[in-house]
Amino acid sequence: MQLIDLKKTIGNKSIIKGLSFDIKAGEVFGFLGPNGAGKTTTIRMMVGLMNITEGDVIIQGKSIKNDYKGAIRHVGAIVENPEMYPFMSGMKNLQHFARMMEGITPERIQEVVSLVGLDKAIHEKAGRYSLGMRQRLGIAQALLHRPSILILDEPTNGLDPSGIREIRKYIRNLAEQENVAVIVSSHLLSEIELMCDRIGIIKNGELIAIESIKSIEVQNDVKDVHIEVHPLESAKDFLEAHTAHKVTVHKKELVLSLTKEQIPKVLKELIHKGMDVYGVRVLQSTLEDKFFDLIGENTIE
Ligand SMILES: Nc1ncnc2c1ncn2[C@@H]1O[C@H](COP(=O)(O)OP(=O)(O)OP(=O)(O)O)[C@@H](O)[C@H]1O
Repeated sequence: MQLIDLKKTIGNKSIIKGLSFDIKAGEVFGFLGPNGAGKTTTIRMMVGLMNITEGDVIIQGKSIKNDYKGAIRHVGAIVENPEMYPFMSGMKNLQHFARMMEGITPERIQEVVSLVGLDKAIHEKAGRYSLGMRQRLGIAQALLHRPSILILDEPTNGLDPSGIREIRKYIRNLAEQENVAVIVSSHLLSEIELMCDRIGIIKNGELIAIESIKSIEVQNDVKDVHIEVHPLESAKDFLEAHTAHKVTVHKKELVLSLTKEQIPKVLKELIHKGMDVYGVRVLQSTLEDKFFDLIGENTIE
């Protein structure tokens, strides 16, 4: 799937300002941004629920604008809450949806049930399912026609931590087993970081970064190091004059961003210069910090 300079204007308000990125088979792509950033609008355009103002979405070589049918048959999506009949069992719900499509065999239904881990509960009424189970039934339904792309808008919304863990497990499974490209949107990094291979961060209708989780982890190797040293100001002046590190003072401690390898070097320099080092604290820099840095806010809710 490819987004090419996708834009949406409503009235005279530019909501999506030209998004371009690719999503590959077998990867889980996180579409992350604060509320109102434009995730749902983008997803609605991606699945043809909303007209595209400018640009295009290409799915398996087909344009959603010019060949809607050809493009959309490769897509499975849950954009709004999946529609379920609470008085029917999970299985009956799936059979019902399967009848509306062509060529879905009972074997395929069984296969999607196993893919989302609902084998045991599939003959119970859907109305008795937990929210997480309902989400998984929705995913099973979206997978029936073997889409190559699965789009899930806020799949972790409202789930408790164990529900999030389960969804994560099944989403990763199906990316790997079915080689599906999965797009999950979220406004909370912590809820999707463990299930995604890459994360695209959107703010005010613009893509401000695409990070592979590995590269975020590598950058995370730089940590804030707090050093309690005497005399403080001379230590700061000395480090600024003799090293390339930016040094600040916080609560009577020096604060530097250092990699693990740099920590003993800096300490040796200070001790060699005759400074007294009383303590060193290393603060973990989290993915969350990175996200805040990128979107330029301290709070995203
Ligand atoms: N029909 C509309 N008319 C005018 N503005 C709209 C319309 N639909 C959405 N918007 C605006 O577009 C922006 C993006 O909304 P969108 O729902 O896509 O954001 P989102 O990232 O999905 O946020 P959320 O997580 O809250 O759903 C918001 O500022 C919203 O107010």
